[in-house]
Amino acid sequence: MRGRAFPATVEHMIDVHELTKRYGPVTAVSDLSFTIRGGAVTGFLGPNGAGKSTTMRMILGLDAPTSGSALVNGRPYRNTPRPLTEIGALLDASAVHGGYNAVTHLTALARSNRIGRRRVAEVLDTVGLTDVAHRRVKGYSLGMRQRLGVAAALLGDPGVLLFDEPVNGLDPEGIRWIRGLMRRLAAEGRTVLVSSHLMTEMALTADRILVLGRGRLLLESSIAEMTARHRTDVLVRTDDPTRATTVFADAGGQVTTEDDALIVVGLPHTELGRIAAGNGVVLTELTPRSASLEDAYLRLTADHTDYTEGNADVDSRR
Ligand SMILES: Nc1ncnc2c1ncn2[C@@H]1O[C@H](COP(=O)(O)OP(=O)(O)OP(=O)(O)O)[C@@H](O)[C@H]1O
Repeated sequence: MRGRAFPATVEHMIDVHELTKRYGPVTAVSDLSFTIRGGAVTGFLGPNGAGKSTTMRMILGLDAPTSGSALVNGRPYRNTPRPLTEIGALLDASAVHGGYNAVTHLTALARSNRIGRRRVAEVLDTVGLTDVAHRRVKGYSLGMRQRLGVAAALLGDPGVLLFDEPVNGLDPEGIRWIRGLMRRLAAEGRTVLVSSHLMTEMALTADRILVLGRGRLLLESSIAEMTARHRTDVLVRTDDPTRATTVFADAGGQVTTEDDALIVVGLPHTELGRIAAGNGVVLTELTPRSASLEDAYLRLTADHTDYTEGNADVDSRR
């Protein structure tokens, strides 16, 4: 990475407009529209078969839309003269020919896009593969292959980057590395679109999310908005729930019960401790609970999942 900053203009933009893709009777993507600009990580979320990969493939010109358009910097990928300098992608990390080493693989890619050889050494350094750059790729671990895939995506120093399920199969160190990399790329003003089927992963990485279900856009939101909407509550246990309910309600909290505990929303847990102490109420537990975005996401996509537990065996892909 060269650390150059990109201005937030219509450049470095992905523009998907009324995009539809049918494979025979299967509608993989249905009338999908969204625009993504630079400076943020956008999470592309959806259950298996939601259409994330198909959309990414159409953005990358690997699949032709049945109707609608997918533009990168205002034009279809196939009309881009040196595509790697505009958009980089990590799709399937196992796609590299195993007989190559990292240098030969990246040098061939660089040459086809008129990118100087010096850049190969730079990206190898960025992804931490310099020491193994002359080893054959077939001896690489999955994590090393992912890093090589990222190196290829970064080769042309593009303003737009797509990552399809980049943390799949990575160890915790690899996951942390890829999260940090995506955050840095976005901080430089680049457009980063990353697909995942895990809300928890996106809550840690993305600024915005697009949620797909059966090829349709179900939700577009910032992570901050989602977190605020699914606000946190506080679980309280006390010897005197009746009195506690009264004093918390008087202070503006909304109190409900859950088994033998009180659940309070509308007041921070630190405040609850103070209110209880000030009113002589003894608390035996005071636990702030963060809202589960994963639950919200699962509720949202529940009706749009092709394969639920009961009929999972119907799907030969899994
Ligand atoms: N080449 C193809 N031929 C036929 N059907 C396809 C093809 N590619 C994708 N599909 C179908 O299109 C739908 C969307 O698939 P896609 O791979 O885009 O979903 P996804 O959200 O990326 O899911 P996953 O997380 O499982 O990769 C699925 O029903 C899939 O079976």
